Amino acid sequence: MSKTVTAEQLKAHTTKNDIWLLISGKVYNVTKFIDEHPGGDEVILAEAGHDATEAFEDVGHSDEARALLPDMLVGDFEKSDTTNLKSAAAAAQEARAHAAIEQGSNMMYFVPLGLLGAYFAWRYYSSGSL
Ligand code: HEM
Repeated sequence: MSKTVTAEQLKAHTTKNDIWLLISGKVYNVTKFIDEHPGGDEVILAEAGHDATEAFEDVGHSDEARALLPDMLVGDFEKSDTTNLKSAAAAAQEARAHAAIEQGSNMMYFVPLGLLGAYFAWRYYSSGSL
C-alpha cells in the first residue's frame, strides 16, 4: 500500500533544500529536481506546501515532464479536498478569472439594454420629425 501524506507533513517540506509538492492528489519530493526544472525554481517554490495541480496543468507540461513524476512520488495525499491548499498565486489567478467572467456577464446585460434604449430614442426622434 502506498504511503499517505498528511497536510502537516506536506507543509513541513517547503524550503529549497527540502521541498514537496502536491499535484493531482499525490505528493512528490522535488528537492533534487528543482535545480533542473526548465521553468526555474521560483515557480516551484511558490507552490511549496500547496496544491500545485492548477499551476502544473496551466503550463501544459509535456508527457516527458509527467514521466518524471513517478520517481519523485512520496505517497497519496490524505484528503481529496484540497481547496484550502491553494497557493496565493493560484487564488489570485482564480480571482482574476472570476472578475473577467463577471465583467463579461455585465456586458451581456448592458449591451441589449443599450440597444433597446437606442431603438426607443430613434423612434422618439423620428416620430417627432414626422
Ligand atoms: C514535479 C513537478 C514538475 C515537473 C516534473 C516539471 C517538469 C517540467 C519540464 C520537463 C519542463 C519542460 C517543458 C515540458 O517538458 O513540458 C517544464 C517547464 C515548465 N514548468 Fe515545470 N515541472 C514541474 C512543476 C512545475 C510547477 C509547479 C510549475 C508552476 C508554475 C511549473 C512551471 C513550468 C513552466 C512555467 C515551464 C515552462 C518553461 C519555459 O518553457 O520557459 N512546473 N517543467
